[in-house]
Amino acid sequence: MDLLLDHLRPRARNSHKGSNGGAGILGGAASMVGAAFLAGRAALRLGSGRVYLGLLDGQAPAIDPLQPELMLRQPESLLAAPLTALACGPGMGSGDDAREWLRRACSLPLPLLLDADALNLLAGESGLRQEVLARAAPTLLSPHPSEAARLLDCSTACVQDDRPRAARELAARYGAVTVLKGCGSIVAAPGGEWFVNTSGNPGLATAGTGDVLSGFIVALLAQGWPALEAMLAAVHLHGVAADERVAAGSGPIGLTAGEIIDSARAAFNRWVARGR
Ligand SMILES: NC(=O)C1=CN([C@@H]2O[C@H](COP(=O)(O)OP(=O)(O)OC[C@H]3O[C@@H](n4cnc5c(N)ncnc54)[C@H](O)[C@@H]3O)[C@@H](O)[C@H]2O)[C@@H](O)CC1
Ligand SMILES: Nc1ncnc2c1ncn2[C@@H]1O[C@H](COP(=O)(O)OP(=O)(O)O)[C@@H](O)[C@H]1O
Repeated sequence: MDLLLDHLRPRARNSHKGSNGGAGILGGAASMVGAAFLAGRAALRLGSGRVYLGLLDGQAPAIDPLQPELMLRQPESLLAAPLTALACGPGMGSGDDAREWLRRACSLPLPLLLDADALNLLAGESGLRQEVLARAAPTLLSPHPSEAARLLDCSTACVQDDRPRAARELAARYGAVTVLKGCGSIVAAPGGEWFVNTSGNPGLATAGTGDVLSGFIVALLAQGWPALEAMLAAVHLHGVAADERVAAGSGPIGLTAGEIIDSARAAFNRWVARGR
């Protein structure tokens, strides 16, 4: 937690939405628009001043009726929005269009989180890896063990056999702050430092919780947090939020991804109020 203290700053009294960053989420291909919605709702509730979704599904709705604050766009206009950080992958699919948008996203001079299908596309193309390595702005990766296995070209069992080794290898190979998700998430930096997260519970083993984590990470990046600190804070907060929901009786069985978003908002505001 000491690493995070400097960044837990209260809102300035004269703050406006433009002071609090613009988070972009690129994803939401057909039948997986919900993944992008979850990430967007999470980014908004963790304080990003504006949140834009670029949805690949041409039939996607024009609005999230439960969160009309989100700005839903075509991918092209997402990439032209005033973003201060971008997350790619939640529900993105692996078609040619997804690959092309990912390449365009990698070329932007913004902190960039790659999750879910963006990781699968990255695993399948060595050219993209070179583009990621050449980025000047920070890159972050958030694989679960199967996505990590695809990136490392090994089996999921091999990743799970030595999780710190796998996380550190990914961070070094891609020059990216990496979280290897799962029970006891490992956060690793390209320089070799690594951390084990102690919060969270099996209630999180349900669809969409990774999308929510992506939203938390990109929200902190958009507000100017450095990559490693944003990753550590978001991963810890995600687990704390789930622990608090379970303590309140909403799980672990049947906890849903969307439910942890408001708990995370409350916990984050508490951290800021306490200065930690
Ligand atoms: N509401 C939605 O639209 C949702 C869409 N989603 C999207 O669905 C697409 C496919 O993602 P998936 O992650 O389901 O598919 P994957 O095939 O990448 O991974 C699922 C498999 O990974 C393995 N795995 C995951 N976590 C593990 C752990 N901790 N330990 C061991 N093995 C583990 C399991 O075998 C699991 O069945 C992505 O684009 C994703 O964003 C999901 O995020 C779920 C919600
Ligand atoms: N048993 C567990 N204990 C703690 N955290 C867990 C557990 N199972 C899953 N999680 C967390 O839940 C999230 C699941 O993410 P992911 O596998 O990407 O799901 P999805 O793709 O459905 O959104 C990760 O943050 C992971 O660390």
